[in-house]
Amino acid sequence: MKLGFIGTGNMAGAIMGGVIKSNVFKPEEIIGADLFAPGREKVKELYGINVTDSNKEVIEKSEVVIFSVKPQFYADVIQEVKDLVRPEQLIITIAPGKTLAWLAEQFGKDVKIVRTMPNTPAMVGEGMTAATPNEHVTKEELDYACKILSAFGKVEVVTEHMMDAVVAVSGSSPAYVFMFIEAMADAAVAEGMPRAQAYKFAAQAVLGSAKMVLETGKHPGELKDMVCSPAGTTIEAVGVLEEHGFRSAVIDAMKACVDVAKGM
Ligand SMILES: NC(=O)C1=CN([C@@H]2O[C@H](COP(=O)(O)OP(=O)(O)OC[C@H]3O[C@@H](n4cnc5c(N)ncnc54)[C@H](O)[C@@H]3O)[C@@H](O)[C@H]2O)C=CC1
Ligand SMILES: O=C(O)[C@@H]1CCC=N1
Repeated sequence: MKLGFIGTGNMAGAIMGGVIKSNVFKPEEIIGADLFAPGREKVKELYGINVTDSNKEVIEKSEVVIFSVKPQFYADVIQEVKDLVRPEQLIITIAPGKTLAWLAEQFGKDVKIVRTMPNTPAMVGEGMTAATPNEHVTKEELDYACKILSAFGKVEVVTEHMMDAVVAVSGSSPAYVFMFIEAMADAAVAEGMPRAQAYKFAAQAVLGSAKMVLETGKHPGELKDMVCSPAGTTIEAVGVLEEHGFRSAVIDAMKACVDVAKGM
């Protein structure tokens, strides 16, 4: 087995979907363990991967293992499997706040670890993942980890101190973007647009705007100015957003996110 998951919940499912869709791994090369039987059965049915109730079996059978349980379960899971982790095996972590130093202490031996922070757009091949290796990971192994991670979106290797910012700006941010899309759709529905059509218009506007930032290289403020006609509709909307503290709401929300990540 090439790729193993401990925990087969939302983020693991998104990664499975991404790596299978991009043909980096075949379903039969993937194994996932979960305590919760319906969770295992769901990914087996959706992706055709192998499943088990044994975390130890995943460690024994996989080359690369993604630890995809909630941060509060990391210590127990590491305690359970650490003796079986092999020197050549690559461990990928995806939990906020779980530093390489903390992980090293938990394993209590030399283990190759790449700490990452992915996000759920991995499910559609548009993930954004940050990765930071520990001192036991070679350049070739980091390249291999990045190849896996880039199967479901973009990857950047960052220094570890950036990881808390990454949680706020890409790990958690899909949730804020979904709220923004939902709110815009609500307003369009209030004007009489059918709900499904409203989601399509709002989501495509977000997708197109994101692409403009990535592809034009222009400052987001300049792109905003291009939309705002003098005495037009948009500048009125921008004024109301500022009045309601749109920017500071986003900044404060992300500070709260970082604070929680640091405490994990
Ligand atoms: N959901 C997201 O958007 C993102 C999540 N993450 C991180 O990914 C990790 C997983 O998060 P989610 O997938 O959202 O959570 P989830 O709750 O959907 O999945 C976790 C799974 O682990 C299973 N589990 C719990 N204890 C276990 C154990 N001892 N052994 C085996 N399986 C066990 C649960 O039954 C559950 O299916 C977390 O550390 C989270 O912070 C990172 C980036 C984004
Ligand atoms: O909400 C959480 O804690 C996880 C980490 C990033 C996204 N979801």
